[in-house]
Amino acid sequence: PPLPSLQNLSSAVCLLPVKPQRPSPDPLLLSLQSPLWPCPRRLVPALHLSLFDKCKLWIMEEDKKDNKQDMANNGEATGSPIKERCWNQREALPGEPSCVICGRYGEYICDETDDDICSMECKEILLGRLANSRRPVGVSPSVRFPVTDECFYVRDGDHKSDSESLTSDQIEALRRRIEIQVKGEFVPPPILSFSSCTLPQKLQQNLESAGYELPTPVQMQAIPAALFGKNLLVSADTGSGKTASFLVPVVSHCANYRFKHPSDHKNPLAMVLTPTRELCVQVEEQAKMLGKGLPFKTALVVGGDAMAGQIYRIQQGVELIVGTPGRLIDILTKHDIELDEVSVLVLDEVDCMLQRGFRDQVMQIFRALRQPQILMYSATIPPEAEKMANSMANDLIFVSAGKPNRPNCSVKQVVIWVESKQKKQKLFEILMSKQHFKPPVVVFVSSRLGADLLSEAIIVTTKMRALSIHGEKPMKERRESLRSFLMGEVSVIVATGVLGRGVDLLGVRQVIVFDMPNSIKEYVHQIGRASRLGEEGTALVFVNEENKNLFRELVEVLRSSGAAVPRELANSRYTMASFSVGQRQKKRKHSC
Ligand SMILES: Nc1ncnc2c1ncn2[C@@H]1O[C@H](COP(=O)(O)OP(=O)(O)OP(=O)(O)O)[C@@H](O)[C@H]1O
Repeated sequence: PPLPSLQNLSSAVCLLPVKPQRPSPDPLLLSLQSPLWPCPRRLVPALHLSLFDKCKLWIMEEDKKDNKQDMANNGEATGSPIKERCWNQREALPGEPSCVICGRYGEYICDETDDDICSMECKEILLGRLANSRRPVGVSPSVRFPVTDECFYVRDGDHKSDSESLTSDQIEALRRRIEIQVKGEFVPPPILSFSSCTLPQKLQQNLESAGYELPTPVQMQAIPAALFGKNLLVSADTGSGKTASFLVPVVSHCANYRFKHPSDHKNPLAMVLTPTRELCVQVEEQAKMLGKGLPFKTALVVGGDAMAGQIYRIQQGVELIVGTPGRLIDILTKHDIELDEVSVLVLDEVDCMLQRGFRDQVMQIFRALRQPQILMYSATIPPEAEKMANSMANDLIFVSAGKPNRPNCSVKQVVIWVESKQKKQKLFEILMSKQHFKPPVVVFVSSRLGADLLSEAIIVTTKMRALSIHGEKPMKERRESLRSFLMGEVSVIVATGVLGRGVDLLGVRQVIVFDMPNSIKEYVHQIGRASRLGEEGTALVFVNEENKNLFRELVEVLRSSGAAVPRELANSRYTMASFSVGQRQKKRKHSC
């Protein structure tokens, strides 16, 4: 692109369409692991690194310092210490030597190669490359900058939305780049930084302390839309940051409301409903973390914990209630809880919440509220859920990040054809294999009894510590099991669907689907536990003819993810039959 403004850039982050092909010795690249968004923002002064060639989107931060002042500060004074880090070096002025690695001012000469170099950091990179013979020394790596409309500038301290100045074509281009699709009217543009949406200062600081330096794609679009007061239906990959994309607007709304209406009587202002206790616990924890230091208190309302304590907490005054529908209805029917001020309702895992089983309870709660803003989220949103969601909210905006209803592409799916009788043996082989076992591991089964029996069998056979977790266990035990699993005291946890959805099992990179769940939707959620924020994970999936109902969809999902389809599955008459029916239907459609 025309480069004048590059002179003023102190940093850049890039969204890569793919992971770098090889592990990079360059620490700057280590943060760019995710295929969709960068991990915490890193200063990337080395704009010339050829590995960035494949960048899809660049977000660049304007240098806060004035260049001239920068020069003066750095001083050309002899005897000043050698610059350790590349970003401490200034830009090269016309005619000055430039660093062969990053293009900044080549203040030093590398004693081993005679090349101009800006800092110790670039020297190490240069020598590393030399050692690996990856690149001929002394030749500047090729530079391919993205075209102008792929660069977006983020100005710190500028509280106007960073994308406010973009034309509608640029907004569309930005959405395409971050793989966001929107449906609906008056959708605000995506944000490029949290600082651009005028959040309470404390919330901004809490995000920073949590390491949330840049919004993920779903957050880029959902946060401004929710702050704008829109009703939303959001679909985005498992592990893509959906929780914060509803909690940030919720915390911001509650805190702003309390700042404007300080009163002694603190009725709840927002509600988050989720299908499981584990997920409620996690959402409440994250809400507390984001609302720290703000007028923002939460109440956790789930079965298994004493109801009296939960009611007391609400009566003391809270801004947010996080709960499962069953317990919440229990409380609302037995006690007088003022809900008139609840103006935001979040349905997390909305497809599950609007399914039979939860739907009536959710609707009962919804009807008890006064037309709240409604925010609905899931990694899987089938058409029925979309239809219901539409009927619940006016002017609904649909936001979809990535490919809807598909497994997270960071999870490698390995489907193994195993007859039911051999499944246990196969599992033990995996758990005892140094090559294949990557603890901590979640093993998903379909029944509570199955979970207990299998965890005992694992202990006996492998001598490993294993636990089971399911809906029949007391809440205290479920909490304790999850804690010891997440703390690494136990390497295997055998779970039913209670851990299948939403739960952020940080550190888990391997999931074993021992019993296929009864829908591909649940499968997408279960294997999603193996990857958070684009980290790579593996799902080992046991399949046999008992799962024939899912063959067609499973094969579709595997093919679209580029995963291998076992011969037995590909050749099964259930797969073949369903595909040929599908094809016949298509043909008929065409001939009409
Ligand atoms: N902007 C961000 N920067 C860094 N980390 C983030 C950011 N947003 C979320 N995270 C972290 O990413 C992880 C996954 O987020 P989250 O649990 O919200 O995913 P999700 O989309 O709700 O997944 P699922 O569909 O499985 O529920 C969490 O550990 C969360 O703390």
